[in-house]
Amino acid sequence: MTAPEPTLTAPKLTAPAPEPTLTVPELTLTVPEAILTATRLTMPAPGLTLTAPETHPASLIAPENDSRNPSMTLAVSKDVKGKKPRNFFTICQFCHWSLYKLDKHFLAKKGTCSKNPNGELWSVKEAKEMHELAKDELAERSQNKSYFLASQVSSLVEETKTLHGFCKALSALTGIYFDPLNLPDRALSFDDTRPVTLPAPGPATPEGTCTHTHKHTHAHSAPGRAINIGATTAIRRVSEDSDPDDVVDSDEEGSLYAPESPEHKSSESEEEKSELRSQYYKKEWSYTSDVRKKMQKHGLYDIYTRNVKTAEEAKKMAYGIELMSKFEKWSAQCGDGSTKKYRNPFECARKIVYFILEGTKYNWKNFHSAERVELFFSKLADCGMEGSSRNKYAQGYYSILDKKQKSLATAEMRHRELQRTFDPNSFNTEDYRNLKAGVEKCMAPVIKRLSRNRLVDEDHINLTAYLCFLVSFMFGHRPGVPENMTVKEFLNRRFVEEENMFVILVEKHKTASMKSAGVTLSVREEVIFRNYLSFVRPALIKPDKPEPENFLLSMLGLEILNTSGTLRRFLEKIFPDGMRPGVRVPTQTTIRHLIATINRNATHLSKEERDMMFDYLCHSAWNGADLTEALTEEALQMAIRRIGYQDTVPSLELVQQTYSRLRIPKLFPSEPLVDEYLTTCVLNQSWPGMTVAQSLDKGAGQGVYATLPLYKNKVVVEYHGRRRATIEANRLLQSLLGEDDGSNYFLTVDQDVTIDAREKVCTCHPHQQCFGRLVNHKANEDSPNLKCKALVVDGLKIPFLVATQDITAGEELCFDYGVRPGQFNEGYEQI
Ligand SMILES: C[S@@+](CC[C@H](N)C(=O)[O-])C[C@H]1O[C@@H](n2cnc3c(N)ncnc32)[C@H](O)[C@@H]1O
Repeated sequence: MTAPEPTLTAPKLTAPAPEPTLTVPELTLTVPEAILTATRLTMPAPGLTLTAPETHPASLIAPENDSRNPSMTLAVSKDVKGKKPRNFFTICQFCHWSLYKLDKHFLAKKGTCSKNPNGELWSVKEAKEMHELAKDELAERSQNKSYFLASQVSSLVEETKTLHGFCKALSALTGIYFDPLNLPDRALSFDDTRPVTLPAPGPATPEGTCTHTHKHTHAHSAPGRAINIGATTAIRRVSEDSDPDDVVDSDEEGSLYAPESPEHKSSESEEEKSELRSQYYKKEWSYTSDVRKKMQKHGLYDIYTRNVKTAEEAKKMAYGIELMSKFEKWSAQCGDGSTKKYRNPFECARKIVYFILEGTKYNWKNFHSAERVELFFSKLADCGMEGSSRNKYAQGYYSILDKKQKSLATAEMRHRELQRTFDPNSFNTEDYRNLKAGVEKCMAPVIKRLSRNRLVDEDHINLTAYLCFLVSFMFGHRPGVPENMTVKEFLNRRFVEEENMFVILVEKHKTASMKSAGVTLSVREEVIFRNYLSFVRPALIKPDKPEPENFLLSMLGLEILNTSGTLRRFLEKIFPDGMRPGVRVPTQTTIRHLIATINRNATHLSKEERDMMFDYLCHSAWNGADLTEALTEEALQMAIRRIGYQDTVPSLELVQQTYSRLRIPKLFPSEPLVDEYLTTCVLNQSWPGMTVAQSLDKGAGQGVYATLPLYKNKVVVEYHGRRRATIEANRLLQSLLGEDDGSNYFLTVDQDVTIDAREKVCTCHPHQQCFGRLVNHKANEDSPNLKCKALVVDGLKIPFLVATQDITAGEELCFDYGVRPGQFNEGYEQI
């Protein structure tokens, strides 16, 4: 194919152009000494050789030409073996895409990704062999942290909700092994007679120093409260002589920990048990007034009370809140105080009940007795979990008990393995703090790259893991919250000035019992979430089911989400009834220009003038007016009508005067802009706003689809590939004719340069497929939405695909290859 547009300003290239170079991202993965000591570095996990932190950052980049890294087969094999694939973010080993869901990806990509190096589909045998190979290779590969991260973190996302899991995630993130076996994890105790402990809040004290004098069973001497768990000792009351500040669970109101449940007393007769149980559940609960008052004060209370209609429900909720506050008190010890009180108590309670009973993520293997199942679900009932959903869950668990043999065998194996080094005394609240600090430090370079939209390959999953950590470890929610949070919910977040916190209600939190989860974010965390939604989420949008709300947010971008008064007002004006998915909104560029213009001139304008112009500009931009033109009376009248001025209609003269002083810049430059941003996109091959999916055109293979609205004249993507001298490329083309359609990946820029994009993964961006080469053909007569244009970036003439029209999210991108119709079945034929 030939670039249809003539070459622009590029100087003539006399020698073959140099290959674009890859910048090695600065990534310092060091961990504070405190963590190293606090978490006790021990032996690496079996099969893993772990690297020292001082490994050179360059090793983060995968070796060239290694596009089939077997270490990822670990994830693949789950699919091949016919097991239900797990819902993890991961990177496909074959095509290097970050994926939303591995299973979906494989279904969609069957025949491409699942081909072995010979181009055939993997057989089960082959896949198993690969799996074995991967295990051996992983040790080697872990020298290369990039692979280590990708493969490890993906499988840890789900686990980040527990400290145990997060400790492992931290290992993955740092490349240093943090021994999760030193963490108390009751889920690992399948020996009911052996109490296992969980650290609870309390001032951090030197490791191994017991600050308690109480007499009850206390299997370790860790600081803070200890709660004994086991089928026979599920819940304990704290003895009276405990330090009140140090105690979370001695509560007459009946926290989860407070009243003795019948399950403790294995020696009791069945009757006594049932009597005790009914007493236990009959106990009256009251609200934690502090939480309630604060919530009411900030107008947040209705979030939680919306579903509460009866006294009974209120009672249940009180229990939830009670639990929540206990949990918060505990988790507040672990962090920087970002755990606040605005959560969904039911959801929290469920987490906490599970956490307390099982100490880890939902896993049927942890319910190895009918009693445990019963206990768990009856407590959930107390916390307000609906009968129907509770029963559904419960049925699942009971049916699982039939498979007890298998589950116990697996569990016991794991248990035995872990018990060898299990030391419940080792963890204190200082360790928690260190963990969090360490994680934040590790994430710092990633977050920096995120804020500049310069993400590198595995950042997607690492960031997702980090957010999962935030919501699970700090807020007690399931890690699905970041995934399930809609753009609208994010936009509806509330800033609580007094607390300097943002509050977000995630209502469509599909995994929550009450289908909602409240999250509070510090200002810093809010920025991370915002950037995550702008840059990470669109990249992970499933091609078959894009979420229109995502597009809006990504399109609106960073600035518009700023909470400063001007921008908020802008949003309110644009969306008087709140944001709706699918509505057409001004492009990000328009908005940027408007905001910049108003800000630039803000000092010259009176408040009245500013407001008036702001109204006018917002509505004109919204309605697609050309703001570079002189303002006509008609246009102004229309805007005034739309804005809805009634008593204070601005005078035409005043508006025109102000308008002329604003010197509106041209909103849509007729030529694409080569700027720093574009250069970065080229270097990183990071092109936001598109995704790959099967083309709707029969036989066209894959195609590229917009995931964001793309405005006219926007440089959408580079046609990236190997740069060849055109003479050489033509010779190659001749030899390819009639063989396959490889010739269609050649794009001639001019007499000097032709891009050969036959290779799926180029050597300078080994982690990713480049979008440009996948854009399909549409003849000029059919108005393709892109055209090819050569621009000079860093002295190099590069072909880009530029939007010829405004493109809406979901449209397939295409440009005219400069070939005859129907040529694809007949071999290459250039016009
Ligand atoms: C540059 S590639 C585009 C990406 C390609 N669809 C893929 O899956 O790799 C060019 C090839 O895509 C296919 N193709 C592109 N546009 C097409 C169209 N409009 N109709 C049929 N096939 C098309 C042809 O097989 C062509 O050789």
